[in-house]
Amino acid sequence: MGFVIAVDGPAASGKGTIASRLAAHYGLPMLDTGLLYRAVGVRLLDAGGDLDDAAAAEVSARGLDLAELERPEVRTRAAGEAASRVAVHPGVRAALFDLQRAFAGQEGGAVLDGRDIGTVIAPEAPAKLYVTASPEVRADRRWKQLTGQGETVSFEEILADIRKRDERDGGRKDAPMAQAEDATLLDTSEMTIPLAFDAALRIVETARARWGNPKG
Ligand SMILES: Nc1ncnc2c1ncn2[C@@H]1O[C@H](COP(=O)(O)OP(=O)(O)O)[C@@H](O)[C@H]1O
Ligand SMILES: Nc1ccn([C@@H]2O[C@H](COP(=O)(O)OP(=O)(O)O)[C@@H](O)[C@H]2O)c(=O)n1
Repeated sequence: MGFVIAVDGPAASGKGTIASRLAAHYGLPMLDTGLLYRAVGVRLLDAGGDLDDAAAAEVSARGLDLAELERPEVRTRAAGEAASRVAVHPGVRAALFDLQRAFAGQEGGAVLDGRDIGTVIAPEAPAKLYVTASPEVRADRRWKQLTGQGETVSFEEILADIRKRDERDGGRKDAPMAQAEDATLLDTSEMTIPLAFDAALRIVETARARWGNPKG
């Protein structure tokens, strides 16, 4: 495996921001795996399907066209909720596995962000970060992001969403959200974006030195 950076963590912790800055810094391709689950959820809702119907959700995942990741609908509050509901179905996760594995297996390396990158998709990744922040800080960031996109929603509603999503993502049987044993925890609650990126870069540089010199 090339130099793969796995960035996992709960909703609105800032993992996508860190992952895309790391990708730019190292010149690596990046995959936001949350968008895959979001697009599967949106597709299923568009087709009038039920998010709890495992078979229908798997059909939606198998028919996914990557162009659908570009749709603005996948970035909404409703899409985040739909994503976490379809993500509990093992058939959905299986349908999205090969694509994520292939992305991680690119010769030159890659950056992937999600919930199970360090544990399931790329357990052998040489650099792993688990990015977190308090539920209140995450809710504040998500609230600003969604209202900035024109959604009308209260801070309290977003905080409730975040808590429910943490519970569902961490509690599911298949590939629950979890910090890999060899991942470094990065709590960004009190960090600005540049500070969080600097801290992430230091962690990744340490991992890269070890990767480049395994016996050293
Ligand atoms: N350290 C930070 N301080 C303040 N805002 C942040 C920080 N990190 C990310 N954000 C903002 O919070 C929102 C969610 O960040 P994002 O990286 O998309 O989170 P995730 O990928 O974990 O859901 C975005 O609007 C982003 O600009
Ligand atoms: N690797 C991944 C990525 C996302 N997901 C699911 O997809 C949902 C949306 O992921 P996301 O990363 O876009 O969510 P945010 O952190 O941006 O809110 C999560 O709540 C998870 O349920 C997953 O199960 N596995």
